[in-house]
Amino acid sequence: MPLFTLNRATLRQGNEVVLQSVSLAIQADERVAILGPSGVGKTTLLNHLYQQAPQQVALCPQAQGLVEPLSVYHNIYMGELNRHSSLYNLINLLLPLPKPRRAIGELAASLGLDGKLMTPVAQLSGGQRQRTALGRALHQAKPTLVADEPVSALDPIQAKSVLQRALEQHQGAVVALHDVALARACFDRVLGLSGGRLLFDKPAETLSEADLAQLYR
Ligand SMILES: Nc1ncnc2c1ncn2[C@@H]1O[C@H](COP(=O)(O)OP(=O)(O)OP(=O)(O)O)[C@@H](O)[C@H]1O
Repeated sequence: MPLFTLNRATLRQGNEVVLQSVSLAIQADERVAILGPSGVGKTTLLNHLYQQAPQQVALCPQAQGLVEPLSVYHNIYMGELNRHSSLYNLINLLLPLPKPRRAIGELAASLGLDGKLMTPVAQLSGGQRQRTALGRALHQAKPTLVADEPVSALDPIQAKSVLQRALEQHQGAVVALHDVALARACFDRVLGLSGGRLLFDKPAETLSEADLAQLYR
């Protein structure tokens, strides 16, 4: 059974129809990229997918929702808040315990955030903030990642390695991207959104220049 299913669905933001007649099925082990021009509805679709299986999905939203005065460590730790008692969380947020500190330190290092673990998010660059938000999602240790432009502020080399790091940890993923090369390199399947519709849904290896011209015209 697919993890996510839409059957001629209409997706709205308030009263505005954003996407119409969207039909698709995504299996739990698929890596799916969503491409399309700004404002077309990628976030709207991702949020709809997340709502279908919130228990299985680690969501990395475009509006990162990081807590500015708190450190990288504390923001990533928030990914495991619901696995512990309030008391444990409080103690650990005040005085990081060795076990989570080690685990989060390793995760942060794998995302290239070495040396920033105890830096407040307010003092990070855009790319470091994105990696912190992705770290918080990875720290949830869920089977599926749903991420909204998670590496758009990184340079191309770093974007690819951080995205691959995130994909390796998950059984499946659905990720909105603006970088077509990343979609081709890291994903099995690509959904193209254009003009309020799902324009194409095809294997990444078959994505053609004609598809892209139609998508971004
Ligand atoms: N909270 C909201 N209230 C009303 N309309 C919204 C809201 N969020 C988004 N929209 C509208 O819904 C449409 C789709 O937005 P969405 O954020 O899904 O696009 P997107 O493809 O993710 O864009 P981008 O690539 O710029 O992030 C846009 O026209 C946008 O103006």
